[in-house]
Amino acid sequence: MQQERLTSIRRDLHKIPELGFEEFKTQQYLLDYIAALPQESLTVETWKTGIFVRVKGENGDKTVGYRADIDGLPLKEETGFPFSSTHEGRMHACGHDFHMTIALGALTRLAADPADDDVVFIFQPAEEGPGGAEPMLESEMMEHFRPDVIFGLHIAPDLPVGTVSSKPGLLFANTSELFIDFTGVGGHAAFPHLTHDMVVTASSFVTHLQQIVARRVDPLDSAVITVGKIEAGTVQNIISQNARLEGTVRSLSPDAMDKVKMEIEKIAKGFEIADDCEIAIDYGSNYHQVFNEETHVQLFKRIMERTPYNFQEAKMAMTGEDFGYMLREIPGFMFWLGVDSEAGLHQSTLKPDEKALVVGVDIVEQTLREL
Ligand SMILES: CC(=O)N[C@@H](CCC[C@H](N)C(=O)O)C(=O)O
Repeated sequence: MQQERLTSIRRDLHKIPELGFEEFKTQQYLLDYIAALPQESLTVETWKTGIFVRVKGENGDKTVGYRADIDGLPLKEETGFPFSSTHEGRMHACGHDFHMTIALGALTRLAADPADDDVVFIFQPAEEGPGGAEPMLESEMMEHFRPDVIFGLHIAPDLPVGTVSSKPGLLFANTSELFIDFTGVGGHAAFPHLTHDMVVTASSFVTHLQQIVARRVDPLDSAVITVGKIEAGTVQNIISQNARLEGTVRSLSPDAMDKVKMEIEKIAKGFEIADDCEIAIDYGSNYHQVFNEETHVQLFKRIMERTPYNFQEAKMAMTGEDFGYMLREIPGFMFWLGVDSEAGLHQSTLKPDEKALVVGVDIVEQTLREL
């Protein structure tokens, strides 16, 4: 499929980013596109805002799966692209517009010329949260489309176009969302001694969180705690009785994740006593680590050797991916696809190079045919 056509699909999708389980326009776009393909070998079903597509193989005895995530992020785009997001405060800043376009490109080729094996494309909602992979996997619909082997990709801004990267074993971290609500006593800005100021408590709490990784987690293990959002107060001269922190915890081992959570709770107990307040902790969605199966990564490397593209050994990353749930049940792997962008993932100026679209389609098609 030609660069021009892929670019145009990517730009269409880039304009309409939607949050997890609200991907209605995106789903409709994908369905319309799929409906225009030759239908002889296709079976298409929806699941919530996601889609399953089977391409019947010529004579295969197994099903090979490819998963593309389809949601965007709550971020205001600042790329200056003429095809920027038309949805205020929403952006495809994690490359899911690329992931979907590459899936459509590979699907187009396979619909015209099916592989030996059956191939299933899974367009999965809500990767950024609250997590679509796990419920999709458990759905009744999955029973009709369940692949025997599965893979997925993620764009990599720090790799050049034409390079992919993966590794056997642990690729991405365990993750847990983190929501902390503080309730104290508000009041007049001039009489702080009569209040329990939750702006001060929450700010100090953020600083204490940093000590968990620095001083409580084994330095040979690894963890990250990031607070991405702080909310408190109503106006400049009222001491706030509420505050809320929103963040995420990442770890390379389940033990480190348990340790971090236990330490967060200990700190919260201390603050409740010291600052006379109530603290409620909610861990939101938790994602299972992405663990690549050795045999299939080796096979993928050999497939890559027969392409004009480069394979690089990857390092582990603290990114999270609910694709980890699929890999827990179905053998397979995930890889990074180079898109050469100065700005990184989750940045408002992310500009992946569209030349990577054809590369992605070539690699996904070939891997689907040969896995
Ligand atoms: C690839 C990627 O960027 N994934 C997200 C997954 C987010 C999981 C969840 N909402 C959390 O923040 O823990 C990531 O931020 O790594």
